[in-house]
Amino acid sequence: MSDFKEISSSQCYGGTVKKYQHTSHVLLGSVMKFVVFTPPGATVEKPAAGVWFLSGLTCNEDNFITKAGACRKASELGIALICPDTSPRGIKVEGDDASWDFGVSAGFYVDATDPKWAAYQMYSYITKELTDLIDANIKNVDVAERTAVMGHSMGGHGALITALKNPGRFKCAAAFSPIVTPTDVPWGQKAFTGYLGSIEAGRAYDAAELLGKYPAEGPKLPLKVVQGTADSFYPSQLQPEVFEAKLKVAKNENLSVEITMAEGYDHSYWFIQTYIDEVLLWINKYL
Ligand SMILES: N[C@@H](CCC(=O)N[C@@H](CSC=O)C(=O)NCC(=O)O)C(=O)O
Repeated sequence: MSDFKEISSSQCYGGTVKKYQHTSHVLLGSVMKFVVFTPPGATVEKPAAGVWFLSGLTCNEDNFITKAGACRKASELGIALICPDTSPRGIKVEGDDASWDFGVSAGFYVDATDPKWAAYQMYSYITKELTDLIDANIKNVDVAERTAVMGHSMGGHGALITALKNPGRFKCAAAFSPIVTPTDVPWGQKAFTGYLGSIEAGRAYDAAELLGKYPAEGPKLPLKVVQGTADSFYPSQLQPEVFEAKLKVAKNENLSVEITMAEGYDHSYWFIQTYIDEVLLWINKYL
């Protein structure tokens, strides 16, 4: 029996920000929290489009909703924002807090195959378990038809791979400073070696690699990337130019990417706060 429950609710721009908690089966008993902003006017008969935001390293379900200033534009556009956590919680794996870029709050949106990290099934958690939970319990939010995915950094990687691995599932995907070539950069190499046993195994979760695997027969998937030029992780971990080059090589007319280089912006939520309206307006065109 599900222990899904609402644990807080606050009004915001005429809508509501609610936090929920449940025990996850796929994350082996982790006690997970997530936040949903529902815009005014969303009903069971007329649910709001559900837009996911996958957060980055060191984050939980709160970072985006409290720091990005997204609710005002989401309220105007009638968009629901779904903010999951970034790793299993409430369970202990030895060494899971040894570093900030692996383990707790660094689940990397993969399904771990190393038995030690068996609870780290964040790809299945987001794409199946949490989607089904929201579909069944939060009926004024649409996660089946009018849905899109966005994210930041590790979560930008999560957003891109989730959309590229599930053609037709999302109307579009947007990413702030995403890790687009994880098999070629230190954050991804560390995560894939730990969770999957090798960097090679990570190719199945590498957005730049997945561009070449997207079906030629469609459906169309518009992508947007926004990258700050003063980001301390650019270009050592974040390589939008490589992503753009790989898209050209893929020659798939169903894929397109719009890359915005944000002059002088860093990796922080100040950057996200500055560009969130532009990104939500872009997403809304496809919903
Ligand atoms: N170790 C530092 C930096 C951590 C950091 O910048 N985290 C980003 C995501 S990085 C890629 O996934 C972030 O979103 N942090 C949360 C925030 O609210 O800014 C540190 O611990 O600060």
